[in-house]
Amino acid sequence: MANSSVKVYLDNQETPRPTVSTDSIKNTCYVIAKSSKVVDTLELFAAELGNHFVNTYDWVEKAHVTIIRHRWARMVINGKPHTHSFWRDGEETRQTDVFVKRQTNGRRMTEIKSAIAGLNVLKTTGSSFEDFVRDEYTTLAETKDRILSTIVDASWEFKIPTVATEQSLTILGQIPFNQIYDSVREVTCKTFAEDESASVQATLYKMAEECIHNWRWLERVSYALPNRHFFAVDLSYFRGTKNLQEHADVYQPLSDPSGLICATVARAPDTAAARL
Ligand SMILES: O=c1[nH]c(=O)c2[nH]c(=O)[nH]c2[nH]1
Repeated sequence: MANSSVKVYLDNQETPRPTVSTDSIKNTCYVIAKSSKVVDTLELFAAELGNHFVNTYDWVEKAHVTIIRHRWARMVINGKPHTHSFWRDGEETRQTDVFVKRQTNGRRMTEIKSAIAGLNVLKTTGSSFEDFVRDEYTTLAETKDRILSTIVDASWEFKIPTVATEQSLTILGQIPFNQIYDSVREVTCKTFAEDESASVQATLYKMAEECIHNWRWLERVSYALPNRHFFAVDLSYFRGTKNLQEHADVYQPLSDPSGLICATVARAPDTAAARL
């Protein structure tokens, strides 16, 4: 939470703007989680919390709520989904950062950025990397066929109009946040799997562009893709064993260093985003 005045901290005894303790903030999260109708949608629950804090404490100018969801998938036992047992099917998380800001004239501004973090993927073929700059600094060989692996961090930012405070949650309720999350994840995996990748950069652009194209609510989509290298081991020292290029069977995973390829694709100004 952000206050309008540093006096809150310097003069806590006399000021009419006391600190909201983190204890109250934590307890508020529990109480609102209990009554919330939207607790299954990270973005809406975060907006509900953020609006609560800005509504309740009139000296709070802005609330920033972060929610991270871990994966819990239902166990399949004897071929059937189990009624009450789950397992963590991957370290990937779904996240959201929601900023609720008090505006003048009883209006409210909401900024929402959602994300997938730590989605670990690998494909054994369908990836090349050629025609890059070759100069005195280059040691990397061109390749028509390689393993491609990365740990996807993807994020997407929503275009949300500033509205009257009392309309804020209703307006947000029109955005299909869960469907958009499912779709970004699906596009990311499908593009990764199906693209005949010319480079991480080229595949990244296809993913981001399709997400922007699919969802008019999205303003910007960003990816950060570390290049996890698996290089074929040169075994020629051992009786001339062939293990490079089309002969590769034995690969060495390289932990460090590796490139981190990042890009943000934004909607062109003249292509209509959401009109809520
Ligand atoms: O797709 C790639 N992009 C790069 O920029 C790069 N750099 C590198 O060493 N390998 C790769 N692969």
